Amino acid sequence: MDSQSLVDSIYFVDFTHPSQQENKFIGLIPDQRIAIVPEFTLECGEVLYDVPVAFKTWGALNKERNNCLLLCHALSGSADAADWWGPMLGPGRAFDPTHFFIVCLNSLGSPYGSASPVTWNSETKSIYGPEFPLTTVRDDVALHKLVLQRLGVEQIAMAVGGSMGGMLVLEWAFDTNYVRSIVPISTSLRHSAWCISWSEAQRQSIYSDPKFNDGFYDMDDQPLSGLGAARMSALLTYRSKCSFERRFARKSPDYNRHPYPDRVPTPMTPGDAHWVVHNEGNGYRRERPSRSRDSSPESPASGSVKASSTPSLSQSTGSVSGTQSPSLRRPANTYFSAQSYLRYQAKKFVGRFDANCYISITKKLDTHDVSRDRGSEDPKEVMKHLTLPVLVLGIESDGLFTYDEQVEIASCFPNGKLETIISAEGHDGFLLEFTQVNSYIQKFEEEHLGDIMSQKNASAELELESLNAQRESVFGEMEDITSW
Ligand SMILES: CC(=O)SCCNC(=O)CCNC(=O)[C@H](O)C(C)(C)COP(=O)(O)OP(=O)(O)OC[C@H]1O[C@@H](n2cnc3c(N)ncnc32)[C@H](O)[C@@H]1OP(=O)(O)O
Ligand SMILES: N[C@@H](CCO)C(=O)O
Repeated sequence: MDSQSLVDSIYFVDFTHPSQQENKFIGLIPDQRIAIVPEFTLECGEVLYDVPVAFKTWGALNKERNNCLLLCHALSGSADAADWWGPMLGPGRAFDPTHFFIVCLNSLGSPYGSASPVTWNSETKSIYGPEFPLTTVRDDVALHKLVLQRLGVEQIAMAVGGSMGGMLVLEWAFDTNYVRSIVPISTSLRHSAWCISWSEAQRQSIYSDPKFNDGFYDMDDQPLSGLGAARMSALLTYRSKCSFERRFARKSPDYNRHPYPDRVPTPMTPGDAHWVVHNEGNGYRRERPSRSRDSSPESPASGSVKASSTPSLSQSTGSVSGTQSPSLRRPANTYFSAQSYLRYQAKKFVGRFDANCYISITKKLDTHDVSRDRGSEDPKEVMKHLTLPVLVLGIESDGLFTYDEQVEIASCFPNGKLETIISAEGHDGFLLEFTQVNSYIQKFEEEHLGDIMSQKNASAELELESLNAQRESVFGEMEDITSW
């Protein structure tokens, strides 16, 4: 099928489409549409059929069909940009639907609607699971372009995205006739050894969960411990030491909201008590295994300590007390606010993400390299003809996609400019420092997209009213950090 016929054959459905029949995450993203691309060949050579691509739009195309503002999401994001960049979306803001036709498309491998391990494979009559093929950032861009063309977009005025979204934005820049300007944020020209290593460590957490079963896990009994551990270490790379110190230091958590272990056996012996402290936080332990040396008339004969509703644990310090050993009466605290935060974040994440999808997307990130198969390993060489206006935003406290990498990105584009987001939060600063990101992008629009900014589509204001309505975020909101 030629390219135009393929574009013409794309049709639109909603979340009830058969591709989503086993996807329990699809309901998390409200009001999105799904484009079905009849056929798509991935870089790895695999041909996918009836490929779902989830997307959302705000505003309308102008008559020149050149006012598309493309938003590209990060690793665990979705097409619902209002959920993660909401404060920048609306009239008078950087992503203004009265000027732009704003589109956000979900990446392959994500659980939020586009083809992924949790979507249906009509050939095998089951979800893809671990048999979902490797997809790349370039696959996302090529597939998303088909959908944009089907939507009538003749030119992307500006493509904006952070982290993985920034990788898509950089790849879009190579489509010189289709893309007018880009804003890559906290991203890289190629996934660094550092980032690849973090991805590897996170995947190993998932692989080592016994429930993972090489990816053929029961969707109703998933490898949550492994996925949760992966998110914990990822989250640490998204923030900074300074942010954690300022927020948590050595504080204890609020026990009413985050009680010390929810399944605590009543310690019977010093050994039991030590075991409790040792295993606290271990997602697998339910009962104490049998240990013959602890079997005595005073301790449980089988060695198995059952959960109790009245644990002998200090609710104010999270430490064990009230056992036979005097040395355990005033032990040091072993339960900190920073831990409860990580555990809470892990729990929240496993409720909204899938382990195979996590592996799929992190492998996609690992493939990212703008120089791959472009005739030179030097990005400056392969990018020297990309003369479009480029605004790069970087965060000095970002330990994952470092500020130096942002300097390098800007230097590779003949018309690249670098601005700094001031934030102590680290990498996630691009999702948290709305005011700064908003104002840099607005300035860039005024400088480079004056023709579009001078047009106004008044009807888009009506559509936007719903955006201002109260809504619950899937991903959570940055909250008042002083309350912890
Ligand atoms: C798309 C992109 O390009 S990125 C995509 C956008 N990202 C996504 O879409 C998903 C990624 N999202 C995120 O990474 C995050 O949601 C961010 C960065 C946007 C914000 O992070 P959040 O987790 O919402 O904020 P924060 O770190 O402040 O955590 C707040 C939560 O931790 C809880 N918490 C805070 N301290 C503690 C503690 N000591 N113990 C337990 N829980 C705690 C709060 O109660 C709050 O809970 P809630 O989410 O149920 O309200
Ligand atoms: N916190 C973001 C950052 C990834 O770059 C996410 O989870 O998508």
